[in-house]
Amino acid sequence: MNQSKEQRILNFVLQNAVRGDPCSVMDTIDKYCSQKEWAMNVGNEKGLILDKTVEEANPSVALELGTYCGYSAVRISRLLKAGARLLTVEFNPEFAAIAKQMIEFAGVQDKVKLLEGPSEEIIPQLKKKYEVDTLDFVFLDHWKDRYTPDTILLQECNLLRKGSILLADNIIFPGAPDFLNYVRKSPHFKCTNYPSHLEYMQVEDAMEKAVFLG
Ligand SMILES: O=C(NCCCCCn1ccc2cnccc21)c1cc(-c2ccc(F)cc2)cc(O)c1O
Ligand SMILES: [Mg+2]
Repeated sequence: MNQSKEQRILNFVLQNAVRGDPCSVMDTIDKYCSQKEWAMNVGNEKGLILDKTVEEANPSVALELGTYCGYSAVRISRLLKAGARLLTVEFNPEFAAIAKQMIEFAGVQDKVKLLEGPSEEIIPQLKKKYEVDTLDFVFLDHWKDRYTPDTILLQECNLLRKGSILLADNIIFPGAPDFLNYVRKSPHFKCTNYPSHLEYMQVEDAMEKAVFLG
């Protein structure tokens, strides 16, 4: 059975990155995906916007929707303070298995909990099953047509508090037009746009930050 691209990315990391060094894992993934095979990791350019937003939020509890190979889970969790945690949701079991190994190799497994399943099932379980009170930071990087319904679901489940920071990837490419409309029109969010480029490409993309106002 020939390997998947995601397995090739993981193998390249296992053979070339430094175990226990998150930056080395991120750099190695970026190297592979810019030189050998494109993949939908947030990448280093948008990754710097992600870093700044995580540092601004300084979250005790963070949620990521769309784990993929674990690149942004490693990126986010390396910045978390002692005792803080990242819950990351992945729908695809193959991707989840890759991400689990990536997260462990990077040495951030104690800060990260990988949840397998669709966001619309997992979000309503966060309070009771995963002992979440409210979320300080949410990174949206899953199905682009789920950004809006899941933002609404987070509010309905009382998972946001005044100052919770949402950051959404791919606002331009592949695009999340209904999400942009929703948060920019809503009186409950203060939005900021961060122009950037699609990972590993010279194609325009952007991230949108939406701070919940309560
Ligand atoms: O589609 C993207 N990501 C989502 C992947 C699927 C998520 C599935 N999933 C995961 C958790 C989860 C929970 N609940 C429900 C579903 C869930 C994506 C695509 C591109 C892209 C693709 C082609 C191209 F030509 C240019 C750009 C670039 C990106 O940065 C992306 O993020
Ligand atoms: Mg993305």
